[in-house]
Amino acid sequence: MGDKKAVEKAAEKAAALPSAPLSADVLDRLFTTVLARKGADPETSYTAKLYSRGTAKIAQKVGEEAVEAILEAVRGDKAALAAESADLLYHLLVLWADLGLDPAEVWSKLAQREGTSGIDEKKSRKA
Ligand SMILES: N=c1c2ncn([C@@H]3O[C@H](COP(=O)(O)OP(=O)(O)OP(=O)(O)O)[C@@H](O)[C@H]3O)c2ncn1[C@@H]1O[C@H](COP(=O)(O)O)[C@@H](O)[C@H]1O
Repeated sequence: MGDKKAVEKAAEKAAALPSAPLSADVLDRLFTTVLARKGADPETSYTAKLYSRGTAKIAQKVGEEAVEAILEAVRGDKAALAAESADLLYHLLVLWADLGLDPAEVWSKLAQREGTSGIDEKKSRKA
């Protein structure tokens, strides 16, 4: 299947999902939720439990979830990869919140890179 067809098929599938999360809106909502968990009770909030364990532990969880996602990708299990990717993104957002990094800074980096090939960007580093 050509790239264009694959992109069109993916867009059709995403549009058919119940809440059609075609944008990063869900990540922004999740970030608002995890920020609001600062100072919450670790007994009732998993996010608050993560904060109470400290930055190094949260970072370790991000690494573990990344490895789990990689393992599912190598196994070729797309459903499991989707679930592990969601775990990974959640833990990454908790890490950003813990460090006071605004997701807008990350979205901005991605926006700045739009239209620049990674190959060209790498060449410009050497120049
Ligand atoms: N998206 C998530 C989310 N994804 C994964 N997880 C939790 O992440 C944990 C991952 O499981 P693990 O076995 O790796 O974690 P663990 O048992 O703590 O492992 P150890 O490090 O202790 O060994 C599970 O408890 C999952 O429920 C999440 N917990 C919360 N959220 C979101 O955060 C919101 C706030 O959650 P609370 O803070 O719990 O209210 C929720 O409404 C969700 O929207």
